[in-house]
Amino acid sequence: MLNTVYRLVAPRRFEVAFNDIDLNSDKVVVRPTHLSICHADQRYYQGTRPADVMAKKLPMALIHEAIGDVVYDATGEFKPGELVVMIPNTPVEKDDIIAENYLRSSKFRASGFDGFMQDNVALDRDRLVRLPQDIDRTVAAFTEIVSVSVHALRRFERFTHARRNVVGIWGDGNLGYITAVFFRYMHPDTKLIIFGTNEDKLSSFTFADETHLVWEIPEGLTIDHAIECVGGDASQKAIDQMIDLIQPEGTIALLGVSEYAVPINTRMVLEKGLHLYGSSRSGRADFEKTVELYQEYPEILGYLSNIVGAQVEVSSIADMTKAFEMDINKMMGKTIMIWNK
Ligand SMILES: NC(=O)C1=CN([C@@H]2O[C@H](COP(=O)(O)OP(=O)(O)OC[C@H]3O[C@@H](n4cnc5c(N)ncnc54)[C@H](OP(=O)(O)O)[C@@H]3O)[C@@H](O)[C@H]2O)C=CC1
Ligand SMILES: O=C(CO)[C@H](O)[C@H](O)COP(=O)(O)O
Ligand SMILES: [Zn+2]
Repeated sequence: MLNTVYRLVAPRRFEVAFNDIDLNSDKVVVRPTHLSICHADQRYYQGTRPADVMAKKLPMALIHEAIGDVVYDATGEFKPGELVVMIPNTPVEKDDIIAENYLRSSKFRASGFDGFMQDNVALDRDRLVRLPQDIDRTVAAFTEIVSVSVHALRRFERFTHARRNVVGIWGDGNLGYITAVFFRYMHPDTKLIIFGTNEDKLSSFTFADETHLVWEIPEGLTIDHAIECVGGDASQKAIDQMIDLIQPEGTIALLGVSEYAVPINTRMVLEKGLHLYGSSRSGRADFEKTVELYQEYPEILGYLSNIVGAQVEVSSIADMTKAFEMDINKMMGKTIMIWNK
């Protein structure tokens, strides 16, 4: 089956390419319907990654957050028309200790190989998780970033000590918001404080106990554990502040991606006996848990709908460019491409 792929070939330039999908293989063919743009896509689209990385990765189809309808499964396990979320992480080995998203051998769509900007996507069957057929597709489109938060919170359960009276989340953007929503449901009794840089954005965290601008922290405020959802050049300031406000023996989860190494106040990490852990991407178990939580707490979908941003109908390369440009200029929210391909 001839398939069309829309690859980024240079910053801000998409081009059409073709590949062949073998219908006799064990793969399931999915037609994407709703795609959502991540910061990582923007770093490639705008060419803000180092030149050697760009040269190594491009040309490549972007987007690792997407849902779609099954169009073909030779085995009949998936029926045509079933709604699924596609898992971008693609492991090639199993390990008893190391999760699939941390195996150095795993490939990740729109980072190591083609993402979901295609007319059809052929995936291994374990890379699909069924979604409720009637789910709001504009929300379900960004299930992947939601599963990243769920993954991080599962690690939080593993790595934090039992005193979880006060937890701080740094970052008033999309990842901070999603992580905070799920944290609220998973830890209803913990005091949840959001630290950000914009009052308008902070006002959307209605379910948090407190929100603070990072330059207006009340005297004496402390936290037991911290989660960083900032990334980029601001990471250093955020991590510094976390180290200042955290109680000894607390944990700091690092989720924000930075292009360059971030200096960290290791003297205070040592003196306070802190635990810093990274949390990146997600695997099948996290997607399954996310869909389970959507069903257990349907109100979560309502909270997530607050960050649905621009919805762009896409049927041409010009529309793709329009969606990415609109995404750059947004204040907050996920830009959704409605994939009319
Ligand atoms: N670990 C993983 O697997 C994943 C990581 N990410 C990464 O997470 C990061 C955040 O993503 P996303 O939420 O989409 O991005 P956003 O830009 O929406 O969010 C970051 C937010 O942090 C705010 N901010 C800036 N400085 C500080 C500070 N010192 N303290 C607290 N908040 C601050 C920003 O404000 P302002 O805009 O005003 O600067 C912005 O609102 C990115 O680096 C992204 O690549 C994303 C998905 C998955
Ligand atoms: O967004 C992400 C997961 O949802 C990660 O930040 C992304 O996978 C990082 O990829 P890259 O190394 O290509 O920047
Ligand atoms: Zn992402």
